[in-house]
Amino acid sequence: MALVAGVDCSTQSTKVLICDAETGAVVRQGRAPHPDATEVAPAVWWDALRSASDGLLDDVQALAVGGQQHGMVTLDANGEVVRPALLWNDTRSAGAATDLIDELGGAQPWVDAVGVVPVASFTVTKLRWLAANEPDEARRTERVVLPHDWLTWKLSTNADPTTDRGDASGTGYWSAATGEYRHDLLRRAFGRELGVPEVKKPDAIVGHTPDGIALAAGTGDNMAAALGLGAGPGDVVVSLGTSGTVFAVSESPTTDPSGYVAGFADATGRFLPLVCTLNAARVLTAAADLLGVDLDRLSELALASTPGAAGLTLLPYLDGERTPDLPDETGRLTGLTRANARPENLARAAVEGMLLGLADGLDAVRQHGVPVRRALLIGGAALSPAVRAVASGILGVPVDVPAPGEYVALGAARQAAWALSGAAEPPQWTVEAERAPEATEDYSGARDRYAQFRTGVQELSVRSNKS
Ligand SMILES: Nc1ncnc2c1ncn2[C@@H]1O[C@H](COP(=O)(O)OP(=O)(O)O)[C@@H](O)[C@H]1O
Ligand SMILES: O=C(CO)[C@@H](O)[C@H](O)COP(=O)(O)O
Repeated sequence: MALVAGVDCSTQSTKVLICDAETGAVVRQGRAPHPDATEVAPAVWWDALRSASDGLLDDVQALAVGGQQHGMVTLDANGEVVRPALLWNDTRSAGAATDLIDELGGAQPWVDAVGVVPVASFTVTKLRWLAANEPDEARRTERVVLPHDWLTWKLSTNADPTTDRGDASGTGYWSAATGEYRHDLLRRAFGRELGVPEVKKPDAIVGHTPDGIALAAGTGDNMAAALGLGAGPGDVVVSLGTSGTVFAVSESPTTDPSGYVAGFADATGRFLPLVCTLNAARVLTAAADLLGVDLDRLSELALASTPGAAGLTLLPYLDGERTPDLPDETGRLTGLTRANARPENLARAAVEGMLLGLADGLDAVRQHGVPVRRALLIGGAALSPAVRAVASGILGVPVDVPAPGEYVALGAARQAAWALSGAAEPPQWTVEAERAPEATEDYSGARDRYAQFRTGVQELSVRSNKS
């Protein structure tokens, strides 16, 4: 049996799966935590990868890394890391995003050029922030790469880092539609040219470890999840990790000048329209902390409430928000009365608030021509019984919950198996899924209240930006 390894270097942890290359069956796995921070020294990921894969890589023939998207890893002339990586959920470059949009004459030129409208998450805005705020570090920077690029390089004997279409499409200086870097936009952001990794083909072997393990190109974590799930036409993935994401594999690139849907590339040569919120699973941990309970009890409490949380609505922007673009916002709770001020309603409002933002995301993806037959619910918070119970009602589509698993790492392993096989398509791996309860309850009132509350907050933000 040939073995392949898939790595997921996500926000909160590194996960490693060792799989049978033919069937995808998981034969062993490991995990190691990351610190809770929005800037992280890449060496921390390297240590986590070594710890999570300790003793697991014997007889492994190929490996790929799926990584959190957009993180800015800066390298000097010797390939040493210049400063800790700024992660996708670091909002300090929000002002740089606004400046870059204004300088190009609005959002449309950006989506035309690279398929995305800059927000603080994207690498291009982090480069502008670095150039403006840390001149010494900026001067030393010769190359910029992404988390999965850096780890793949560090694993290899290669002289230079490489990347893939999926992750490159989240930089803001590579176009999914044309398959080319926009060096002009990178120069605009940073003030001068920087080295960028070569974009390898989806099934490429890009190098080898010193032990001779073949390395596939790797990709961004959402692209890897799509590959791990084998997402096909009609499937929309809803991932509830640190971020909340809604995405689908598409045959054509997406351009959304509202910036709601990002026009990314996938890991197979296709495209991956994607909506991402900054606040998902951690909304539930924050609510559990507030109520002094664990996540299981939070779920029980939420299930003891009713659709609409008896009138309580949570806008869950606890870490600021990216979609909608409200980087300086905070969480806001409305509708609190003496009658509904109960732990179960607060728990329910947290679960619903997290999903209501993603229901908007699902509508946005649908409006861009993506057919929606079912949602596939993955990520840590998909383990919550309350989330599973209300998801279909809030999202308004049938929801399938794949067997609990690490689908980013599985997708990376599938890419490694594909590269190893030399075949035209990835190997056929089957994913078991269970249908979540069909919606019998009406969430239209909750959706309307949420939309009203969100619109009010967006209007307030526009007014305060003007004054
Ligand atoms: N049973 C559960 N209910 C709700 N949330 C959960 C549960 N189990 C894990 N989580 C949450 O899932 C998150 C981790 O999910 P994961 O998809 O691994 O995140 P990431 O990929 O961003 O690192 C954590 O915030 C954790 O609290
Ligand atoms: O920024 C995005 C997508 O555009 C995030 O989805 C990151 O890729 C981090 O993912 P998780 O750690 O939440 O899986």
